[in-house]
Order: sequence, then structure tokens, then C-alpha cells
Amino acid sequence: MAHSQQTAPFDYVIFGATGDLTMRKLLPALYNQLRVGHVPEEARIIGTARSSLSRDEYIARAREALENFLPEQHKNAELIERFLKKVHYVTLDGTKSDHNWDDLKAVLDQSPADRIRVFYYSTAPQLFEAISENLHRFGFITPQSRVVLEKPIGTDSASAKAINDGVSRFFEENQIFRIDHYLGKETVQDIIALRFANPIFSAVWSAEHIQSIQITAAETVGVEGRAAYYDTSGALRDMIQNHLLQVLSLCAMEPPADLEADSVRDAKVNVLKALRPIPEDKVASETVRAQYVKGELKGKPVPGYLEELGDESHTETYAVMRAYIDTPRWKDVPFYIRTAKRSTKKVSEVIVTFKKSASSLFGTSAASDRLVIRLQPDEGFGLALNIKNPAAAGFDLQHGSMTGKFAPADGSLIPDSYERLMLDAVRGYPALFIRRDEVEAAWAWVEPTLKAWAANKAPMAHYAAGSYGPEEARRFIATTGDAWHEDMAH
Ligand SMILES: NC(=O)C1=CN([C@@H]2O[C@H](COP(=O)(O)OP(=O)(O)OC[C@H]3O[C@@H](n4cnc5c(N)ncnc54)[C@H](OP(=O)(O)O)[C@@H]3O)[C@@H](O)[C@H]2O)C=CC1
Ligand SMILES: O=C1O[C@H](COP(=O)(O)O)[C@@H](O)[C@H](O)[C@H]1O
Repeated sequence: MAHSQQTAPFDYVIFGATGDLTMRKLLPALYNQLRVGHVPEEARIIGTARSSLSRDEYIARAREALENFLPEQHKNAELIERFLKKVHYVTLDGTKSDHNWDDLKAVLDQSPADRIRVFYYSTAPQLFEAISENLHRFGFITPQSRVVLEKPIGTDSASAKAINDGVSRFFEENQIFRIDHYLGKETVQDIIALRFANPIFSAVWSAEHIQSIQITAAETVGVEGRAAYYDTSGALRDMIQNHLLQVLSLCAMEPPADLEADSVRDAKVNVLKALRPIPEDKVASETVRAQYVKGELKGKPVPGYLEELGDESHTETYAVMRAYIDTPRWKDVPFYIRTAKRSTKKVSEVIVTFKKSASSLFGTSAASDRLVIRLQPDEGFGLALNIKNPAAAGFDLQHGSMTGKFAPADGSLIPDSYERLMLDAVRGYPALFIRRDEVEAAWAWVEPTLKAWAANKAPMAHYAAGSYGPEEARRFIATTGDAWHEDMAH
């Protein structure tokens, strides 16, 4: 899966180049890839948005973004200037056929006609089809072109299909790169390494030995400046339908034939298709949804979701789903998928709880072995095992831990997920992007829950900002004999 060499020359055309994502993630990612030598000298970045800006004005914004969002140790004044020389800007409404497409053509025509072009849609998904149609109308889509689609791909199955159909009118599936930035996290790819490169795990990775798997992505932030988007989305659409179901499919997939894109994506989609449906009348018992109310974080008072929003809302900021995968490997093993805004701490992790030893040697004192895969922060893994308690007079057991870091061997920082993904699109390497059938299978599974929640068929719980979540979630997981990681004895 490693593709760490320099790419061929490319023109990266970003729609939505004045937006938050471009400034916070995309420009810093491309700079960092230049810094490590993966971006060739001829490469160019062409920002477009409706805002009327000169190239110099846009470059000034880009410089400020790099200043604000690059880690200190990556800032290098000379390199930043070299990067900014690559940056161009075209004022353009991507949805209007009578806008400044000639200006974009003038910039693109400065490169050879067979130059790799990546069109990155960092805009609302409702614009994707119209932008694609204009790119086609003006002859910009060459055989060497790819398009990157930002999330969300729809808000349900029907809208996802409409977006996919709209873009597919102008791009072949092998030109379409649907971003899920969790797949670009090096630590998420470590799930594949841990599972398949270590016989001590591959040998026990099934219902025979595993009691349950928890997948959590908790954040301390609320909805920040994104309330308008978030309130129409909610935690399930924002995190579970995409990122966490991708993590689940990596945890649960059968060994792929190789690490080629379609082998891995075939293995993942088979998991998504094998998810046991949760019919609307089971949603109340198989899911928990909740909204945060006012609380405290790091000693400071934090307002509740409704106060932040300034309005009434039935949008969940916390969601849990219990998933079963109907394959022999995962027979009756619960997967708990959980996400939260305004949680106690930011953590994304996978907790694999193994079944207790069948040996009668230790009575009831043996606890479950547990593998913790810490996706972020403090990226690494821990294995909690039964060892003898040296202080006990008899043969009592206690948990001892083995830990390791996912840090690069050379001591450098783990690259941000967008770095890897943006250049994989240039390379035409789609393994870490989501195929259309994956998006649609994920929507199909979550849809009955979305419908049941919209129809109020499951109660809305509440939790204090700065807490781990609602009491209802504790009771929920206990019904299948488990406890949340933070509540387990360590
Ligand atoms: N921000 C984030 O952390 C994340 C964002 N995303 C997704 O990325 C996309 C962009 O998000 P974000 O940057 O936050 O959004 P912003 O609202 O900050 O930016 C939207 C961008 O789109 C441009 N735009 C709007 N209409 C048009 C148009 N008709 N033609 C050309 N450009 C247009 C805007 O510029 P102008 O008004 O000048 O045209 C602006 O540059 C969204 O789909 C979002 O869901 C996904 C994950 C995380
Ligand atoms: O896609 C999204 O992800 C972020 C969380 O990403 P992470 O890499 O910090 O875990 C989340 O805050 C945002 O609401 C969501 O749209």
C-alpha cells in the first residue's frame, strides 16, 4: 500500500478554495508533501471560488493559512515561498456555464495537454453535478483527469445515488475518488497491519475468541462554525455512516487477496452488505441517540447544543449503534459503534475484547484480554493480558499491559490524512477512497435508524457537555454483557 515516491507533474484544481477545509487541511497537506519531496517542481495548485480575488490576494490568504495551520516544526519560510509560487486563483462560479471558464482554461493551457488534472470538489455536494457538467462542457476532463469528492455523499440512499449518478455522467468510476479522511489516517491503515501481519492476532480474529468490538470517535469540540451543516446532519450521518463504518469494515473484513484497491474494497463492501439490518421497530433497543446539555470542559462552563444553536433541534450529537455481521466469522459478536461531540476527551479507538480463558485453573479471577488500537491521539496500541498479581498470597491475576506506538521510525510526525489522500488521487491509486457500492451499502444500513429517529421512535437522551455520554448508553451496552472502555477496570 505504500506509495511514497514523488508523483508525476499535476495541476490540482480546487473548487471551494476560499473555504475552511482548503485553508485548514488541503493547502497545508500539499505544502507538507512538497516538504517531504513528493510534489514535483512543475506541479500547480489552482484555487477557484466565487469570491473575486486577484492571484496575489489569494496567495496572501494561503500564506496566512499555512502560518495558522502548519505545525511549527514544518514551517520553513523559503519552502513556503516556493509552495506559494505554485498557487494560482481563478474567480469562478463552478455551477454557471456563462462564468469565467476561459480564465480557468488560460491557466490550464499553460501545462501540457496530458498533464494529470485533479479536480477537488471542496464545496457542498449539491454543486458536484453542475461543476462536472461545466468541466465536461468546456473540455477540461481529459483521460488523465480525476475528481475528488468531499463528504457528505448525500444525506440518505436516494441523495447519495443522485450525487453518484450526477458525477458519473461525466467521469468514469475509476476517475472518481470519494474522500473518507479516516482511511487516510496512517493508524486506521494499521488495523490492516495488526490483523494480517501478526499471526497472534489473525489466529484469534473471530467469534471463537472475540467477545465484542467497540469503535469510538469522541471529540471535545461542539459544532463550532458548522452548525448550519451539522444540525441537518447529526452524529450518525456525520461520523457513523462514513468514517466509523469504514473502520468497522477494516476490523471485520475477510483477508483480501492482496492490497490492491479493489481487493480491499471488495472485502470491505462484503462486510457492509453482511450487516444485520436494524428494522425500524428494533431501533429503540439497538441504538442510543443523545444531545449534550450544558456542562463543563477543562474547568470551564460549556453551553448545551440548543444554546449554541440558538434554536430548537432534534439533532443528535451522540450516537451509538450495535451492529452484527451475519458471517460465520462474526456470528453473534456485537460491534458497538459510538461517536460524540463535547465528550470528556478527544479519542478515536478500537477496543477488541477477547473471550475469557476457558481454563478452570484461576477460578473467576481471569479477566478478558483486551487489544486497544488507539487511532488518535497518542497513536499506538495496548494489549491488556492476565498476569499473576505478585502482591497476592494466592494465585490471583491482574491485568498487565504491553504497549507500542504507531510513530514513524525516523521520529517525524505522523502525516495528516489529507496528505496521503491528496497525492494518492494524483497517483490514481484508489485503495483509500470509497467505492460507490460502499457508500450505498453504508447508507442502506443506517437508513432505517435515521427514519426511526426522525419519526421519534427512539427516545432522545441527554448528557452533560464534558461527560462520556448519557447513562442510557451504559445501560444499553450492559444488555449484551459489555461495558464501555472507560468504565472497564484497567
Ligand atoms: N471544514 C471541514 O472540516 C470539513 C468539510 N467537509 C466538506 O467539505 C466541503 C467544504 O467544506 P468547508 O470548506 O467547510 O465549507 P465552506 O463553506 O467553508 O467553503 C465552501 C467553499 O465553496 C465555495 N463555493 C460555494 N459555492 C460555490 C460555487 N457555486 N462555485 C465555486 N465555489 C463555490 C466557497 O467560496 P465562495 O463563497 O467564494 O464561492 C468556499 O470556498 C463541504 O462539502 C463539507 O461538508 C468535510 C469534512 C470536514
Ligand atoms: O468528518 C468529520 O470529522 C471530524 C472529526 O475528524 P477527526 O479526524 O478529528 O477525528 C468531525 O469533527 C466532523 O464533524 C466531521 O464532519
